[in-house]
Amino acid sequence: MRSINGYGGYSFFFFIFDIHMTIHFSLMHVAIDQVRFYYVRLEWFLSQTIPLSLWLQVQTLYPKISWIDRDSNWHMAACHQIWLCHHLPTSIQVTPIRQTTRQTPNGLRSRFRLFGIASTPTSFFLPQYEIHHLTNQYMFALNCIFPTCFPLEGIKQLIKNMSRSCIPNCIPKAHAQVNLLWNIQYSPTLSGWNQCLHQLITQMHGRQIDKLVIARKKILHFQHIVDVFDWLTYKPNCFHFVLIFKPNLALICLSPERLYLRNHSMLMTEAMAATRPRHALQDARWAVHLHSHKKDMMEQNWVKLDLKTKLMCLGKMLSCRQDAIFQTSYLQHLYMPFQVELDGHHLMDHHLIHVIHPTAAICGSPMPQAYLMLQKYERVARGAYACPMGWIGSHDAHLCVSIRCAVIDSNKVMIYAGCGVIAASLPQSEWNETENKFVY
Ligand SMILES: C=C(O[C@@H]1C=C(C(=O)O)C=C[C@H]1O)C(=O)O
Repeated sequence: MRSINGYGGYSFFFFIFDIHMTIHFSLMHVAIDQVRFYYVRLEWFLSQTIPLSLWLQVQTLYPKISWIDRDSNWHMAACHQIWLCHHLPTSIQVTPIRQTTRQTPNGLRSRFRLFGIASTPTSFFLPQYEIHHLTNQYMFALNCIFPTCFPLEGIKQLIKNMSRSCIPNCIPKAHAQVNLLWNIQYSPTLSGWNQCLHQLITQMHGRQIDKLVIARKKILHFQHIVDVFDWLTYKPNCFHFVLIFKPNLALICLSPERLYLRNHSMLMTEAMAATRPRHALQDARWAVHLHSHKKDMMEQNWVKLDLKTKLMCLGKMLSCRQDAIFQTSYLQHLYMPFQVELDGHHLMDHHLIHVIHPTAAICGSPMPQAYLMLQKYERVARGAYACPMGWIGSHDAHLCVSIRCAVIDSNKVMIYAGCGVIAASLPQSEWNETENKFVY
């Protein structure tokens, strides 16, 4: 939770008119499936520190999005969509036409990226205004698209109008109001969960299925409308993804799990499973448990097996190391990274997502049976939980899996988490494990 009271917003106004700025310009031709357009991107580095969440908070154009990369901590906040796709694009081609040369300090690179979530419904969009932060660099970017030609006058006008359209009101709303938590509901309830898991575990002893990842939901009812920005916290070693669809409706996610990172034909992904808490004095002991307990190793083995089988069909496995321990600030898991060189005909992200997702880490094993069992045993509609989310470009993409997510809808917050169940599982321990995963 952060306090923004007393923050003056005028600095935002001035940074836009920074007279020392050099604007980097690129013009590209873009073809997404059958749709073609010209794409102009203007970028400039900012000479002062910009709190990105605060910038996002004061914007009035929707949707708003924020993404913090788990490994590099690159942070991008953006608002307003100028192009929207309700399916995963089957082809994205970007051809540069003209661009000014520039140095790119600290890897803040100019790229065409669609941000979004592959859920029901899928939505990937091109934002109009973006702010990027990496180490000590801040960059602002303006995206524009034109259907047929490149109107120079139109671009000039856009730059002129930018302060008005992008920074309409920079003073964040003060909200001193206390928001009382009225009620907490669980879906399913503890007794419903125990009953369901007992039945499932009995089936597992009959060897109908090896592992099933079951989710549950906690619903918090507040007295007043919940402010999304009060719920944004930073946790190391997590992907932070926020998608604000409209005022009072948002999806927030703090996920440790990468679906994949692709750069041309190089793909990196990972198997993650089994969970132990973090504890100042017992961290090492819990980590040893993860490596030595049969139940944990089995949970992770099903995930590795599923992933390896899928990856072998996509290309050549370059590396897969030993299981390591992956730690967030509150939990630790078994983790194994994989690197694959994709065959030339497997380079499209819609295809890769369909092959890799859902993994056994969020569904179960073997896959078709697990998928069917979920319909029978899972008592909660997953919605946007456990979906691929992140960004897709023309030759690169980075997607995480939206576990540990929450949907904020007016005065309700619905938090989702799941756990892998195998024949040796105990319903109460699985309940406790998911309780620890409700990180908000
Ligand atoms: C499904 C979730 O997490 C996954 C399941 C885990 C488990 O079964 O222990 C651990 C990490 C994730 O791969 C979740 O957090 O909702």
